[in-house]
Amino acid sequence: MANYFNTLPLREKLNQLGVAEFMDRTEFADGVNALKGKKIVVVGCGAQGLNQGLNLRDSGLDVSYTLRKEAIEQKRDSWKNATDNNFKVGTYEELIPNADLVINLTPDKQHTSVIKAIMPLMKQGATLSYSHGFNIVEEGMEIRKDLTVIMVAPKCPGSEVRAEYLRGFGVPTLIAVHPENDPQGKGLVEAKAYCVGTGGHKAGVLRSSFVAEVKSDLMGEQTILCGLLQTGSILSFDKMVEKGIDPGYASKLVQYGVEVITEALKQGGITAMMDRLSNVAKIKAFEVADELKTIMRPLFQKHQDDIMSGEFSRVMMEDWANNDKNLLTWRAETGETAFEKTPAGDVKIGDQEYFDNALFMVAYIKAGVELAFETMVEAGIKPESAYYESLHETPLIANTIARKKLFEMNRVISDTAEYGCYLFDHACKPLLANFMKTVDTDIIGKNYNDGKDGAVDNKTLIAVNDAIRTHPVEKVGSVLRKAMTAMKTIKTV
Ligand SMILES: NC(=O)C1=CN([C@@H]2O[C@H](COP(=O)(O)OP(=O)(O)OC[C@H]3O[C@@H](n4cnc5c(N)ncnc54)[C@H](OP(=O)(O)O)[C@@H]3O)[C@@H](O)[C@H]2O)C=CC1
Ligand SMILES: CC(=O)[C@](C)(O)C(=O)O
Ligand SMILES: [Mg+2]
Ligand SMILES: [Mg+2]
Repeated sequence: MANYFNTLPLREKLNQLGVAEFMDRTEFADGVNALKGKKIVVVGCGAQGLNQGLNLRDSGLDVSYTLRKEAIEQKRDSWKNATDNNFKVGTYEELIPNADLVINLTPDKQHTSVIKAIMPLMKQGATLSYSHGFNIVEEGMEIRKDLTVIMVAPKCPGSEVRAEYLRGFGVPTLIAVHPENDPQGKGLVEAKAYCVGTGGHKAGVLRSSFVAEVKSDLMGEQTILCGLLQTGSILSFDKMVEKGIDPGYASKLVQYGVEVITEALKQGGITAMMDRLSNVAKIKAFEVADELKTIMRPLFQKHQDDIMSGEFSRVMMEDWANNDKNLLTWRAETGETAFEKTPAGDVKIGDQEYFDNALFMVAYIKAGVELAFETMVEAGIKPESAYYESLHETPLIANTIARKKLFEMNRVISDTAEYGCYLFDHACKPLLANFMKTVDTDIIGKNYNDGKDGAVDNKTLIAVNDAIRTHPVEKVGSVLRKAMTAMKTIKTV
């Protein structure tokens, strides 16, 4: 098998990379009907598998799980996830032959072996679905020509796919039909019904492509969503402790601050997040973010370049072949960081304090969201896709950090995302080393407004506000958020 993207002529590369059409809510008027009464069999019951299956069943669909034999025999967590939630569970041989829709939600590294095992069992004309394009695009997996191949990719960790559904909302989702596998022309209808079943149509859906999804998803997760949130959390905590701030306070400010700060981002974009700062703090955060963007831009571009060329996938698949040696080593190292090992202190931190005392966090989040968006768009990814992947998903990842720090984030996201997160973190920390020497507690740990009279230069403030509001991510974001009429405010600490 060869990287599918790299086999395409440039014209077709750009064509498939550029598919990202926002779908009007009326396009989902038929709800789940196209899949009503159909046998839906999910392969794997992990972060996406369990949570998507719960949503699909609650939406009135017939869902069961097929697990590898050892998972059933050993009653592994996946078996417990499915049976504790009263789903029917069976082996591939028992369930795949009667399935109308097989949803592959196993880890990317297992896709080739899983597809080779289940494809011969799939009935003529059935449909195979993925939630990430890696196997098709990066590995070039070829699927039996009578089968329809679709993708329904939530731009969100599995846990939040369920949490937003239970709030009566959903998560932005990319749907796609593989151009090499749509023999009956039913792919889009089934992908739409599946998307409605997960609740994604309430948050916003892009008709995308396997190429556009994978090249944007890998970039978002490696940089702003997981990589920079990891690097920023660790650097913020270490700086506060180095400067004598109580470790318990520092731990709580970072663990919960990222959720409180990015909740403003989710509701009103970077503008709303920055507006939570005083004028004098906003100008400082703007300046810090600008400096961070200058330092980190080459790293963001390298990640996008390596994703586009297939170099990232090649390097990660070497680790797969080496039994995940690097992934497991880096996971253990992260668990040993002081931030991870210091419990959040039993100290009261008010909502506004998370902004006033963590201006540096606001700054790196602004820098990361804008950089990820800018880098994706300049690489040919459409603004709508880049928005969902950079800005909207950041608070959803932050929710996992608020629950149980980087451990929870790296547990819930895919192994693919986790691997890319560590690659970024290892490169970003040394890149920011000199900058961090200039950082003091005025921008992380203490109230930046202390001792200041709040006066600012009018022209400077006007220019800063204008620059924030006119960034392209704000323009596309204000349009896409208007479609999120069912978005709920989450209760942060
Ligand atoms: N995690 C996330 O939030 C997101 C993930 N995705 C995509 O969703 C897909 C699933 O990812 P995710 O939910 O994170 O995966 P998880 O690692 O959470 O779950 C994987 C599931 O597959 C099973 N599994 C593992 N190895 C094998 C194997 N060799 N054969 C059969 N089953 C196996 C596991 O059960 P057991 O080991 O017990 O057999 C488990 O049930 C991936 O393509 C990912 O890129 C997309 C968006 C977000
Ligand atoms: C949660 C999600 O969208 C990620 C980060 O892309 C993933 O877990 O692969
Ligand atoms: Mg993703
Ligand atoms: Mg991903």
